Amino acid sequence: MTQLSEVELPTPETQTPAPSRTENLNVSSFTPLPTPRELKTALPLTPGAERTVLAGRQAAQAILRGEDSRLLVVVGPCSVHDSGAALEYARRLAALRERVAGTLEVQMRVYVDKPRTTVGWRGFLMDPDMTGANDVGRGLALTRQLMLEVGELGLPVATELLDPFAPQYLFDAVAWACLGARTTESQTHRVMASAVSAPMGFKNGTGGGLKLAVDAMVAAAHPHVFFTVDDDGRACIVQTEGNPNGHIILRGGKNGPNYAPQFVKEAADLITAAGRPPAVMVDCSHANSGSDFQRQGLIWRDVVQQRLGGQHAIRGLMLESNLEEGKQSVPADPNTLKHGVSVTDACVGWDETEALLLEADAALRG
Ligand SMILES: O=C[C@H](O)[C@H](O)COP(=O)(O)O
Ligand SMILES: C=C(OP(=O)(O)O)C(=O)O
Repeated sequence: MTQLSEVELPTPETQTPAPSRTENLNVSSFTPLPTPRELKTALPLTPGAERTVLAGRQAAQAILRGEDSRLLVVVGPCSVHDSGAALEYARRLAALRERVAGTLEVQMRVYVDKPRTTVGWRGFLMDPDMTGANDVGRGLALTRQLMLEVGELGLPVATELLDPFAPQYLFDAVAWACLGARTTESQTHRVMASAVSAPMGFKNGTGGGLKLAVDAMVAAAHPHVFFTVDDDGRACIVQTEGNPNGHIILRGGKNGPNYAPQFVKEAADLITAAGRPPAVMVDCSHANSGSDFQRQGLIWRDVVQQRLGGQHAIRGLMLESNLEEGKQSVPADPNTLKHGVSVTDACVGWDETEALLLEADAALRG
């Protein structure tokens, strides 16, 4: 595996915009990035990571289409902020994945690009040093390296699609992706999703709106054109063919949780009416747990029971989990961060994660 220290990428030169009376009035600087090709040449997709991506996508697709009766489990930190801790977590999860592979297809949340309700740390991709320096070039390289290393462990990478050009740098290493609650209704994101090679989840909106997630899935399944950059960083128009492997994620909303049987049925009916296979994942965190990590286990167990009770539209579960439970604030000095504790939403710890996956495996086997 190439180490980041060996990677030679062009040093960006920050430019101040030329004076103008009509443009860049609110812009202080432009900093060029390496092109997607430069990053992928420095950190190529390794054969092991490629095998993991292909197998992970194939397994997720088969589950979503109902051809594989296992559950797709997307589990891991709310956000990555330390690639060492993320890899430690990935090694544990890769071993656990093997133990539960008869009933669960386990993929790891490698979430590096965080949507914020207002403002806050934007994630490892945008600000890898957590200093406000926003060294996005370094964030891209460190993220790509982490995704390759997770893939090398045989553990498929799952992530959120947020900043429009990030996929060109990273998504060859991604097995599953999603649009989050704050972007599912965005046309920009829906048309980007139509280009993604991996299966994609679409979350209901923060207000709880389910129809907008079904609309997003339908929109993303169609061909579109949109502005982007190619591998050489040239502005271009891409013509897409549509992503047929979409599903819905129930994450709760402003009126409370939506993992109960009537909401799952409502989602399955809406998807069927839209002419798509009724594939639903339940997110045990966010508005389903009321952001209380201690409730995630209750929701996990409830959803496993619904599936055992015959609700076959349930194809997956999402769990926010880290090495240690709870959360911490982003400190002024990143050296004082506690190891393995979330800096965004509170997560269940490793012991509970392992117990929940083993318990679901035993129940689904039974
Ligand atoms: O998943 C993480 C958060 O819920 C999401 O990024 C929003 O976070 P915020 O409300 O703290 O900004
Ligand atoms: C931001 C996330 O979730 P949501 O979009 O549901 O808030 C997430 O899963 O990290």
